[in-house]
Amino acid sequence: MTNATSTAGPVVEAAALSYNYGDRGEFQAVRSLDLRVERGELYALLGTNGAGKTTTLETLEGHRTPTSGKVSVFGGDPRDRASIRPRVGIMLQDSGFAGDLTVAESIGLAGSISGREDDVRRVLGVVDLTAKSSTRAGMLSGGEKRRLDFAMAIWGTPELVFLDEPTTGLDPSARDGLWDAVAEIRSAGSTIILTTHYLEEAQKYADRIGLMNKGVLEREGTLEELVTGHPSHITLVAPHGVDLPLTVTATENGLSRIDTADLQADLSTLLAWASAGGHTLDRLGATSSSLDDVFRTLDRS
Ligand SMILES: Nc1ncnc2c1ncn2[C@@H]1O[C@H](COP(=O)(O)OP(=O)(O)OP(=O)(O)O)[C@@H](O)[C@H]1O
Repeated sequence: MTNATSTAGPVVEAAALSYNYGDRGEFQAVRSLDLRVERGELYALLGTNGAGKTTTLETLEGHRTPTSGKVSVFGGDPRDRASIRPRVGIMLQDSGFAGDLTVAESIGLAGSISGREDDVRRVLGVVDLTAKSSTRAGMLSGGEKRRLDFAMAIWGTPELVFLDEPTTGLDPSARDGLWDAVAEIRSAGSTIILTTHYLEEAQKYADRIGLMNKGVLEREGTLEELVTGHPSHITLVAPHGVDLPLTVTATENGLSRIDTADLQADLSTLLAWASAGGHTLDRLGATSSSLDDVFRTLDRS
């Protein structure tokens, strides 16, 4: 292990990373994964259940030793906790705090262990837990515990923050609050690597997205790169007794879906047809291709 960590080059790099579980390493949870995350990026790792996202994150965090392949954080070994800890904030999938400490004590303790400077009141305010500062952490609701976990991860605005399903269990306004806090640390230069099952969040906030399936990083790129080649959709309740000018791909619960490679042209055709014939297009909707479409092409068999 080396103490040397650098400020140049990618913040996180994995090369041919594999991780096996089991007494004899019989289950390969992560398979030859290559990953590179640059300074200031927000990288979202998405995927099917059991795809290996948490295992990957825990290996990048230095909590697991790769079965094979290489992982580096700031150019050094992430298991070298002493040099990495002051620069990295981690929000695990399961809460790791002592339930008998108060919220304020928990944040203060995690902060002092991190070696970074910050202020308990400030961080409590960021995660909207000021009113709970004297409550024992074990008494918090599920969503409040996630916010406490998040508070510990962002304490002192680390250069690199790992967030494992940060918004799971949060109500919509708490989710917005968390993303505001992420935007704030990003504007201070932090690099973020997260996992989520909320595709719309990755779509909205991530610079790059990786899609994992069965241990393999199957696709990777910007949203634009990932959705290229996937159809957009027009949905409507087709008027009775007339043929639409476009081919319906599928109908579900009375709502017809038309897949199209040229949304603007096909929508114009449909609207011109409806206008000329005096047809009403109930529940008309148009959506560009989304991550959802890409996700559904993953082989889950
Ligand atoms: N401690 C363990 N021992 C054995 N197998 C494990 C262990 N932890 C995870 N696994 C298995 O490794 C695979 C990957 O798990 P992991 O938690 O990394 O997936 P994930 O993509 O984060 O899943 P999810 O989206 O469901 O949280 C799963 O099949 C899981 O059952």
